[in-house]
Amino acid sequence: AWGWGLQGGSRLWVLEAPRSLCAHACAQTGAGMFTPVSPGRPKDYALPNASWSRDMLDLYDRFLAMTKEGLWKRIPSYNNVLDHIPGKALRGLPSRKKDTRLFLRSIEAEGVGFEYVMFLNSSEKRVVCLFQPGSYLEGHPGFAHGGSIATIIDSTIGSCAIFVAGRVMTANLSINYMSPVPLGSVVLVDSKVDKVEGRKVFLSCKVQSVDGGTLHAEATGKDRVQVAQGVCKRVGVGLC
Ligand SMILES: CCCCCCCCCCCCCC(=O)SCCNC(=O)CCNC(=O)[C@H](O)C(C)(C)COP(=O)(O)OP(=O)(O)OC[C@H]1O[C@@H](n2cnc3c(N)ncnc32)[C@H](O)[C@@H]1OP(=O)(O)O
Repeated sequence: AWGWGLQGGSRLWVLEAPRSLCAHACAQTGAGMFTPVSPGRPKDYALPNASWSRDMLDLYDRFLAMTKEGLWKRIPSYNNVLDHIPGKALRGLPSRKKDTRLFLRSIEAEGVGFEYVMFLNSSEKRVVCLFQPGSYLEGHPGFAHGGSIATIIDSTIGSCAIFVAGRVMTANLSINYMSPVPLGSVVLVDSKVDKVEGRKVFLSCKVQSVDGGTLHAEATGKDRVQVAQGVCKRVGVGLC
């Protein structure tokens, strides 16, 4: 079920999953689950892989269908923050070190760490993250560690703040945990910017089960826009 194919001119693409799952993804997205392996192109981890559950694939298809209407955009996800920032905006940022990785993408094996994909709705100042916690994120037996939930919340609201206000740092994150998240389940991490006051960005976030029946956590965040040379530096980020 595994194979290599040549697509799009000389680009060599790697089929990332059993053909059946890939057929599913190809049918839905056209882009399918191919990860471009041409040299220098980072791997986009925010694409379906063999570890994604039925719920995760169905939710992904639902949001991907909404991107066709133009309001939502899928945010690609690389294993280093700097790969999200187009060349011209990298000026003034620390140069990339070879051995660093984005914390959420620090486990290369599929399905055991943070399996997630984020979608941005600019007009609603909202980022929704589909998250499937893997077995290496365990806290209490069978449930995701509270720190992994804090991480996915922090990254979702951080991404939301970045798209709305530019480069930010999290100044304050307050989380109420209402119901533990079972490992392997799928939750929706739904964040939005509530207000911006000067360099302060105020956000809120809910972590809910796919059917909306369970509220797992609620959070508020305050991010701080980093000011570069006296001007908020907007960091353009690739979207697709
Ligand atoms: C988008 C696609 C890309 C995707 C990339 C992959 C995803 C990755 C996403 C990344 C996500 C990863 C995210 C991460 O992991 S970020 C990493 C975790 N965060 C940090 O390490 C931040 C550390 N703190 C700082 O750097 C500074 O303290 C900051 C920059 C936050 C503020 O220092 P600054 O010198 O700038 O400001 P100030 O001290 O003059 O204060 C100014 C105002 O702010 C108010 N204030 C300050 N602190 C707090 C507080 N704690 N609660 C409430 N209020 C606070 C303060 O009262 C004052 O208010 P006012 O008097 O003006 O009214």
